[in-house]
Amino acid sequence: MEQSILDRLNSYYDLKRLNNVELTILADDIRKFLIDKVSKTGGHLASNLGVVELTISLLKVFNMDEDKIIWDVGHQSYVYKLLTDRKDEFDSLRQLNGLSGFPKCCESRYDFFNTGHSSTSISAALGMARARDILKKNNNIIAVIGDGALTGGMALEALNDVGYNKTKMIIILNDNEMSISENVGGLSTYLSKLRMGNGYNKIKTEVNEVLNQTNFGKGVANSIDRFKDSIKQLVMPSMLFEDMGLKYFGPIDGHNIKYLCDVLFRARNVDGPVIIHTITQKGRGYKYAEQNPSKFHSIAPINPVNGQSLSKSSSVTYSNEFGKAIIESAKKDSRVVAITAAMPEGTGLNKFAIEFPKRFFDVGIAEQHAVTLAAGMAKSGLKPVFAVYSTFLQRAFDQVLHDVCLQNIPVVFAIDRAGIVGSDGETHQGIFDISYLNIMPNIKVASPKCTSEVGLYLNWALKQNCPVAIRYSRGGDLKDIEMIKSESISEGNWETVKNGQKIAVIATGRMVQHAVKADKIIRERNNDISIKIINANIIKPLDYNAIDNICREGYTIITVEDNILDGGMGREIVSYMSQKKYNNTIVNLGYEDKIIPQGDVNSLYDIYGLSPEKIADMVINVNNEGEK
Ligand SMILES: Cc1ncc(C[n+]2csc(CCOP(=O)(O)OP(=O)(O)O)c2C)c(N)n1
Ligand SMILES: CC(=O)[C@@H](O)[C@H](O)COP(=O)(O)O
Ligand SMILES: [Mg+2]
Repeated sequence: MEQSILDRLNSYYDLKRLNNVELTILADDIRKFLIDKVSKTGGHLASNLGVVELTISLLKVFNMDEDKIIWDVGHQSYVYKLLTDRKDEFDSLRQLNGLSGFPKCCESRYDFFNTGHSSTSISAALGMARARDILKKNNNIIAVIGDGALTGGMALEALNDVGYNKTKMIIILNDNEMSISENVGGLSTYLSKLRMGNGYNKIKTEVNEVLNQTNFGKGVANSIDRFKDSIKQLVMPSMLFEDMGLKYFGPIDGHNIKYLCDVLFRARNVDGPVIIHTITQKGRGYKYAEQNPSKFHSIAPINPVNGQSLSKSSSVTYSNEFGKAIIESAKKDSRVVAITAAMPEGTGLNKFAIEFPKRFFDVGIAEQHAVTLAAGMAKSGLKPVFAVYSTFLQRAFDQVLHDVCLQNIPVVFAIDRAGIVGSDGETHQGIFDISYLNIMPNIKVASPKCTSEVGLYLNWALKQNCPVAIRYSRGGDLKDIEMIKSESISEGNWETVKNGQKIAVIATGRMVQHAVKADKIIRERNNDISIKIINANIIKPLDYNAIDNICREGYTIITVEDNILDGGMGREIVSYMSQKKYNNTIVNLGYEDKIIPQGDVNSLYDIYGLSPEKIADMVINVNNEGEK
């Protein structure tokens, strides 16, 4: 069988030798490759299908041995990885020890900055451009940022800087009119207006092409270019980017390799900051992703023939339960409002958005703003719930501290994806929130042990007169154990899930399920150890009476949390025990001060000692030690 052009590319340099026709065929090959591979591994399919021609053009025009491309978020870097010598690693995409789904400097010399969280590319690229100038180098620095990522405050802060200081760099604004869901905000409306000016630019490119065929024509084309700014001012709604000090090229058809290469060549010669506004289609070339780009933003393995998910995981997830619970709360109390920072689907708020459109606020990728917005709302009588992934709330550390906790304002944080999340890897693991919230005044932190308790916790949180964080895991419950839903929660009332002797396991959130399963495993191993299992339903403040009782009764304690150990629940308990001079043996299970990589969640739990099997091993070891 004849090899495709993609098969024939042995290194990144081979692409340079292809002509425009071959590059267009290559784009088709790449789409087939992506659909084939990502349907097996899962991953960010739609965004990558949209940047195929853009990535090819960038690699054709720029020299990756000197120039640098910074991909914002980095979820759209698969094509780049494929064309920069990582084709053979795609079977391991997002798996343990496999190819990362995001740029990783340790993975390739062609990756220049690690990303995962949004809106960092312009700042990082600007830093590199300034270093280049000070160190008297001469390379090109390019940031590629999506229309969604441009809604993030950092991106706007960086634009403000780059335009004013006129640093030479190129920003590609990849506008597909989508964040994960539909893009929102005034800036996105502005981009739509620019898109509507597309006719003007298309005509202009075509006129230029004709004029450039003769010497006389070239002169005329140059004059037209000189008047470009004034013509644009007349035709365009307003030139926000140019007024900020950046040269604006666009809107450009982001699927036309020839146009893209032309404009990239021109941008390379501009001595100052340039923004190239490309229009692309998210999901391009795969019918199901084109029809539903949100659904194909980040997928579990699918059948590529019909686009259906192959995942067998249950639809009863913490996120969905939260989504149902907040609708119920909102029905009962008209002051309840919901906020998301561009994650309505992932956080389970999409149905709320339909049912209560006036009480739903998608602020774009703007976690900091979301927190302070919530503070303002709560100050004026509303009951705001900000649903946010644990890892993204890190962005708003100071807003949580300064604008909410110090002022003791009753904002509810529904912290989704708390604990390890799996294949997104180190940038997305939600393993810091207990620690960073533990140090903040006034806030209460709680964690439902199973999906059916989410509503109970939300109701409780909405009744508190202080900030409250409810943290819960990605996905749902363990399959082969039964959890009995608590009827109530209150401060200082840890739940005894199971009575036992000698060893008390204090677990929080989904780790309670791991403890229950560990107990089952211990019994299956014919062991006569019977552990006591405590559900630390509220982690901040701790239930000090419960700890006193456990210590006085002489238990050895094992704490289990899906969080780093430093600053976590276990270390807080150790600190309390030391104050009270209890000398019971205590073992803390959680994550050491190490980076937790990508991989499937169960393998990661096992590696880091939090799987039910590893908890069972620990219990048996601790018991054996105690009997020596
Ligand atoms: C700080 C932060 N908040 C939220 C996210 C989740 N997130 C990842 S990609 C994305 C949408 C990005 O949209 P855009 O930049 O337009 O890229 P596209 O997917 O359209 O290619 C969001 C909200 C994130 N990665 N980082
Ligand atoms: C790149 C990014 O930040 C998101 O797309 C994230 O990968 C979504 O994660 P979930 O699949 O857990 O919603
Ligand atoms: Mg987009």
